[in-house]
Formats: sequence, C-alpha cells, structure tokens
Amino acid sequence: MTATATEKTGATEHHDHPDAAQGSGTPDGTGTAERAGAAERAGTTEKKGAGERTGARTTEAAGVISGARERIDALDDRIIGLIQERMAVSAVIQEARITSGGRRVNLSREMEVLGRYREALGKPGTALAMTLLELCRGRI
Ligand SMILES: O=C(O)C(=O)C[C@]1(C(=O)O)C=C[C@@H](O)C=C1
Repeated sequence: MTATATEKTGATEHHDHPDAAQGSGTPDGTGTAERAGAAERAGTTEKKGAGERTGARTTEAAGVISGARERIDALDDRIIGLIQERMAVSAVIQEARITSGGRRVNLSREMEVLGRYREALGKPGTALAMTLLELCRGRI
C-alpha cells in the first residue's frame, strides 16, 4: 500500500482544527501529547511525525520546513561562533585598557556599537547590541 501525505507527515489535510490536522486526536480519543507523556513516563519513546514536528499540513511543506530549519541551525552555529569570537576580542581590548590603568567600560564606544546595530536592524537591533555588550563586558 502507498503511504498517503497524511501518513507520511502526520498531517491531515482536510481538517480545520489545528490539533486534528497535526494528528493529536486518535479514534480512541488519546491525544498526541497525552500519549507522548505516557510514553515518557513509561520510559518508552514515541516518534513525532513530520507534520507534528514542523506544523506543516502537507508533505511538500514539511520538506521545505525541514530543509530550511537545517539551514537555520547551521546559521545559528555560525552566529554563536562569531559571538564567542567577539567576546574574546572584546576581552583583549578590556584587558589592555585595565592593565594600562583605564576602566573596563567605555560608554562612548558602547553608544557607537548600539548605533551601528540600530542603523542596520532598527529598534530590536539596539536590544540585541545591549545583550552582546552584556555578554562581552567583564570577561577577563
Ligand atoms: O571597544 C572597546 O573599547 C571595548 O572595550 C569593547 C566593548 C565591546 O564589546 O564592544 C566592550 C566594552 C566597552 O564598554 C565597549 C565596547
């Protein structure tokens, strides 16, 4: 027998209710989360279907989402690596300044950094830069 899109993804294309479309309802009335919880408690595992993992309602959409998520994971790995590199470079600057008798923090430079992120990314860019500065300050 050929598997249907629904069987392959766990998605149900002809239901409007999101939970039904993601395979959480079964004929015996047991929801996916409920069964997963029971499996967890029993120490057994229950694999989620592609539809449930991605929120997709079709096999095609599930494939697009899975592929794009792999790219996002790869990008996040690179971003995390760059942040760690930034922290190390920032530590070099702070160490040089403190060793020379100066202060760890340089507020005018922080304003420049905030401005660059705001210019590129708008208001959330400022919040992102503040988090980066928090990560980078005081790590020597
Ligand atoms: O550029 C500096 O002077 C730094 O010390 C680096 C840095 C940063 O991580 O961008 C960190 C702390 C300072 O308060 C300002 C900026």
